Amino acid sequence: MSIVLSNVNKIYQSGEVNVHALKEASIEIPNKKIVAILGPSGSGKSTLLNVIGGIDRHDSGSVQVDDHQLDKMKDKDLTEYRRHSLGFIFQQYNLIPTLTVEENVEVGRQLSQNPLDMKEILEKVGMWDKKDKFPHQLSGGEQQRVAIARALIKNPRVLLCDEPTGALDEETGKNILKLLQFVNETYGTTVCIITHNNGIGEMAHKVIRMKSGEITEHFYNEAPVDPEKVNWV
Ligand SMILES: Nc1ncnc2c1ncn2[C@@H]1O[C@H](COP(=O)(O)OP(=O)(O)OP(=O)(O)O)[C@@H](O)[C@H]1O
Repeated sequence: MSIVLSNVNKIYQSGEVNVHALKEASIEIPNKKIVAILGPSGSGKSTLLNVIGGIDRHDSGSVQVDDHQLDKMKDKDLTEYRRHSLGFIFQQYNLIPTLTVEENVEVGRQLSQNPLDMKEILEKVGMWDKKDKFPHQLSGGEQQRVAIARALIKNPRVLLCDEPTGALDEETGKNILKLLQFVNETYGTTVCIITHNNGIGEMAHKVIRMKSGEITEHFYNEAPVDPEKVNWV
């Protein structure tokens, strides 16, 4: 699934002040690639992800997803798009504390018309042995693996990841990046990672840099490195 933004603007009204969170943003998220969106705090990364993810509506410009234009979609169609085409991963894993690993992933499975197999997914993320544990019995890295499994079991075309390693130490964070790379290679899922960590750009196929709501740079990486070799910052 390729996503193309053309001259996208998003303005938040915050009291008397208008915050221009996206300014004429034009960019392509290529199909089946890993894309890193980098930029300082407040540069508009989450806004970009929310617009792509159909969570927030932009004010002008167009967002084309394959043959569909998001700005022309009705709310119901946008919900379908979010539910069936996308998987979301956040810094805070957002697992349900009273459900086991398997039950948390089942929540994702229930949302999909075309889910993948529970055992296959839990094995792929290395959590099959812990399927009956509760979130509080797991490390941060393990909880993020469960969150990835929950997103992945829906068989999404795109994984949208907002600071997926933000709460993890370097070693655990790199293992999560490896898992995201494995998902991209195994399922052909487009993976979009937004992060403050510039090093993560080194493993991506494409890097997008943002500043003050603008896309200031974008380029393809000729030789993406193994996540283990990323310069962690
Ligand atoms: N719902 C909102 N209402 C008002 N202003 C908002 C809202 N969401 C974001 N903003 C503002 O829009 C700008 C871009 O925010 P955004 O969260 O997209 O940046 P970011 O690059 O993701 O930052 P961070 O890395 O800190 O998460 C900021 O100035 C922010 O304060």
